[in-house]
Amino acid sequence: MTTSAPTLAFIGAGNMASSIFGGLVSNGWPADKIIAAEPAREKLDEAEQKFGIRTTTDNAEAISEADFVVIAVKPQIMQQVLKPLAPALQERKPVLISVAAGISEQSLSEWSGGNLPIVRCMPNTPALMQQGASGLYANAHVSEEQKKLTTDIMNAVGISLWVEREEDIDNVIALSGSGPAYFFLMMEAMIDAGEKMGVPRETASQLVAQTALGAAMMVKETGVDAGELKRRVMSPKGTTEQAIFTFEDGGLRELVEKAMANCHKRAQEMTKEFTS
Ligand SMILES: NC(=O)C1=CN([C@@H]2O[C@H](COP(=O)(O)OP(=O)(O)OC[C@H]3O[C@@H](n4cnc5c(N)ncnc54)[C@H](OP(=O)(O)O)[C@@H]3O)[C@@H](O)[C@H]2O)C=CC1
Ligand SMILES: O=C(O)[C@@H]1CCC=N1
Repeated sequence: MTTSAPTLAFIGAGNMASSIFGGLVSNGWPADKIIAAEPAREKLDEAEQKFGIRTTTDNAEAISEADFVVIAVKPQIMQQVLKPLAPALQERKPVLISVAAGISEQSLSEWSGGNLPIVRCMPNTPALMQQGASGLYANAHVSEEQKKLTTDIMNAVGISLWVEREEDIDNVIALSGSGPAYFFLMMEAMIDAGEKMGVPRETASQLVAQTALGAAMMVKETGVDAGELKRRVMSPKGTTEQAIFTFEDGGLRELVEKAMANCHKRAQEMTKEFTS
């Protein structure tokens, strides 16, 4: 990214925000074009030291020079954080990118004073390693140029896909926003089981992480269906099929479907809960 990169302000410098700005800086986004704001000075000091970005405890100050404002606070406090920032947002008119689950474009628009270009973005934490996956939804005030720049920002930390319907953001949450946690759970369970078998935890962790990475790369790079790749590991009457039969008999598929449906349902409940 050149020095003509737009200025990005992050409101909230927690897990998700730091994954994005950390990933951007690691990928060459100029650190002086990123400013993060939040009340906790310690977190800001850490962000400054780790990534060299600018910081402030004053949210409105961060907005005063931003072309894009990424708002990354918990959904529960979005309204109380956003409403006092409406004057600064209306004066500057940046693109407001919300990464919050369960906060509708309508609420974001109302709380920020109306008529702003707003993008709902559903990223995930692997953005920190530039391996994130984001779903993006734009309201009618976002120009094509602003959409392109938003794509540039999110593509700097992984892949991004635009959706036409806002409700699809809830599907993206169930798939990829929350998705890293599903894989972390699986990896944690495998590491625990390996340790119980007597493998040192660090060794089990390295083997599992590399296996997950390799499997993901095969799905991504070969274009071969995941089911077929699975079949290729399952030698007839061999070892793998014993493990796969155990997962299938235990109802893993139904469990995954139920888990994702409950994740999606919670996103919809939150949208109702947090609408003023
Ligand atoms: N974590 C994830 O994997 C993903 C999260 N998201 C979304 O990202 C958002 C943030 O989640 P996450 O990063 O996990 O949560 P965190 O709690 O880690 O981050 C939120 C940050 O906001 C700060 N904050 C609190 N009050 C204010 C304020 N008044 N002004 C500015 N900042 C403030 C918090 O500080 P303090 O801790 O001091 O209160 C905290 O650092 C959520 O809306 C979530 O839905 C989306 C996709 C994935
Ligand atoms: O759990 C959550 O609500 C957030 C949104 C997606 C991932 N983490």
